[in-house]
Amino acid sequence: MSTLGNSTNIFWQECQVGKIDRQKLLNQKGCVVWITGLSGSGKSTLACSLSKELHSRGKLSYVLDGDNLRHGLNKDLCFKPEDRAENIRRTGEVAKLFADAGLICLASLISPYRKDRDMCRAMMNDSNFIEVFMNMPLELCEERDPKGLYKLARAGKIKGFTGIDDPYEPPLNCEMEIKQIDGVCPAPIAMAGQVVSYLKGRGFLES
Ligand SMILES: Nc1ncnc2c1ncn2[C@@H]1O[C@H](COP(=O)(O)OS(=O)(=O)O)[C@@H](OP(=O)(O)O)[C@H]1O
Ligand SMILES: Nc1ncnc2c1ncn2[C@@H]1O[C@H](COP(=O)(O)OP(=O)(O)O)[C@@H](O)[C@H]1O
Repeated sequence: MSTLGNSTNIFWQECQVGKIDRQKLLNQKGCVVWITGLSGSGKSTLACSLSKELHSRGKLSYVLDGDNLRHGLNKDLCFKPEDRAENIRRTGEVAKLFADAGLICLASLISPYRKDRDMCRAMMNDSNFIEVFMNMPLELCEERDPKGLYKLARAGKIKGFTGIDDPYEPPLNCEMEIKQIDGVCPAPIAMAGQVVSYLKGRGFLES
């Protein structure tokens, strides 16, 4: 994919200190952990728990949460498909910068459309993009409904709500899937533990 946009006569500026140098400093490898799933599936819970686990191991991470980004960077966007696509594109670009800075970037967004997630993956080195699917049943998410949004969507007071009257397209080839075991959702610390083990196994927790 071309990285050229609408600007002309622009040149890439290299610096003497690069990603490898920053990674050495931090003793870790920059990457993006992209957490996708329905509203209420536990994306933010996993991101926060994972950030805490990494912090306790001396690893630098940063959470980009969909809800939070919509208070600033993405405050001009709503939930129509083209706005969701732009939301994911911008967040992907920011996540890519954080990974280039050497951080373990934890992006937690519904990111319901496969093509938008795949576009993010294509933006960066494929091996630095770890897609984690919160594979929780809609019934569980709806039962949790911490913000009361499913109730409003069922009552027709919110239109285009993911899982109700807007689609969620599950990943076909993600790196990790977090799901219930015997009908029980793993505790936040256990979910985070699964991702930490994965990152460790892939060598991201050393430079
Ligand atoms: N129509 C509709 N559909 C889905 N979600 C909605 C909608 N309207 C508001 N919300 C709230 O917005 C949060 C999702 O924002 P995201 O930026 O992650 O969404 S997306 O990736 O652009 O689809 C989402 O937060 P989470 O519950 O944390 O997922 C909701 O609280
Ligand atoms: N592993 C879990 N075990 C029990 N409750 C959870 C777990 N993960 C999330 N929850 C609860 O489910 C609700 C939705 O979680 P949240 O992280 O806000 O989801 P999302 O970010 O996907 O909308 C919250 O009330 C949270 O405390």
